[in-house]
Amino acid sequence: MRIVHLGLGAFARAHLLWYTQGANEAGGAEQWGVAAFTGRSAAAAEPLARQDGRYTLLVRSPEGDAPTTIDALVAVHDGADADAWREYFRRPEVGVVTLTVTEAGYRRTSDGALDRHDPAVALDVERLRAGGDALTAPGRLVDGLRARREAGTGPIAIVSCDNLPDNGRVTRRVTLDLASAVDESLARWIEEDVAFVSTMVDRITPATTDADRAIVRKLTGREDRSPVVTEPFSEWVLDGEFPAGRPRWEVAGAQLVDDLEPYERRKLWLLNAGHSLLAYEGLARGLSTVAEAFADPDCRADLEQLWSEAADVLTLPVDDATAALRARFANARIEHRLAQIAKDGSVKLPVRVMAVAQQRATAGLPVGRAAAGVVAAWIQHLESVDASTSDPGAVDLAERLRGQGSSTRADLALDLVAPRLARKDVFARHVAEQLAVHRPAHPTLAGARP
Ligand SMILES: NC(=O)c1ccc[n+]([C@@H]2O[C@H](COP(=O)([O-])OP(=O)(O)OC[C@H]3O[C@@H](n4cnc5c(N)ncnc54)[C@H](O)[C@@H]3O)[C@@H](O)[C@H]2O)c1
Ligand SMILES: O=P(O)(O)OC[C@@H](O)[C@@H](O)[C@H](O)[C@H](O)CO
Repeated sequence: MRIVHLGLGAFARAHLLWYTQGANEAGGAEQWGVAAFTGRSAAAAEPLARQDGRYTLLVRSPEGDAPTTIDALVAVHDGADADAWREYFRRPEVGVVTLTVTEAGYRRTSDGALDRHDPAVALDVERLRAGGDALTAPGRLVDGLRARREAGTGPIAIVSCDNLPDNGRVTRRVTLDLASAVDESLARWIEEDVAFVSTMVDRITPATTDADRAIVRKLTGREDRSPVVTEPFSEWVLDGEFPAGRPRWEVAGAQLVDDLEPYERRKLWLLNAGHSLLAYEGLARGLSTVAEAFADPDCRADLEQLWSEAADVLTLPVDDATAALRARFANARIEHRLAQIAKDGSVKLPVRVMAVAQQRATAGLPVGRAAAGVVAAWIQHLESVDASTSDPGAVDLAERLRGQGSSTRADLALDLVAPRLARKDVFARHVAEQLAVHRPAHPTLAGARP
């Protein structure tokens, strides 16, 4: 066991574990096992632990399903098991810590610092100062790294696999901010001895359904309570140092690069921005999945326009990527729920959509109308759901939107997702125009304002 993972969701099992298994299969004596901890609840750990971590990965193409057994997951823990967490960090053979804790899991403010006003963060500072257990992902990293430093077992690499630009730098910043609040000397050790690796991750992996479990039973003849369904496409691009070694993920197709930014921009600005557009515009039309929204002519036209706005400011070629995305989004056998993608828009839109608008403004291009359409659709979505569960970062915004007209709603929303956007006034006008024009067709949005 040489990798510790935090956030045992579907994606880590379709991506990190799949690449690690591929490296192990080609690696001879060099084997890397993963010990994974759930992010928030024990629920995901229990069924997997009962299967000794072994599960079926079902690769779903338009033509059919191909099952593979993944056995690189060698230990599964409830995330609350802080003793086990610290114990792994103390081991010299553990060289890599990976994370999939969602964008919101990094607990940062819009300028990238750790959000010290977040009650869970404040509690972590108190608990860690008193030697207690941490609640948040940054808190757990600080706790684990403190155990490693005290054990004297040397440098280690932290690898974020969440959809955030320069996610290694993001992870480093929140970890150091929290460590400094707990113990300055620990923060200095982290600065010196801990490597933070940035990665671009890509593989569309929806939440597993009961129907998927039944298909796995039929295909394999085995009862698997934790299978994962994913698409055939997969990409992983990494940039950073691994002072205590790493699996040879490149033999399974990963790329090690010196400049990650062009890759992550292309992926976030085409795929993830496209997903967010389809989620908000598709849900407003009463649609449920990415494939359904992609088949809707209006959503499709807006998506193509969004891609064209992004392409103007991307440096890598986009034609192959958009061609692949058209096929990936059209794969109706992958039932990727729009409601899942729509969550936490306040944290996702800045990096997926607003970053493109900013880049266009910087390049002297008109800020995007399709991007403004996504923001308008997000505002209307927020007005139709319970923000406390679907987008905790936007609860305050959702309250302030009530009773306001289009221009004020546009301004309020942009204050949250793009406070420093160049030519924000022009963008806000586009958002307000679309809020005024588009009335959501779906009945659950009947209460939304014109
Ligand atoms: N599913 C995909 O297609 C996909 C593709 C690329 C990247 N990702 C990245 O992986 C993340 C997880 O996706 P998933 O499909 O595994 O989702 P999931 O719902 O299956 O799992 C989410 C995981 O994150 C943990 N988590 C959630 N909120 C947290 C928080 N505030 N603090 C700590 N842990 C938290 C959960 O406990 C769980 O382990 C995404 O948010 C994204 O950043 C997902
Ligand atoms: O997983 P999230 O919540 O960050 O975003 C939802 C999707 O856009 C995302 O999961 C994509 O499917 C994924 O990034 C594809 O690689």
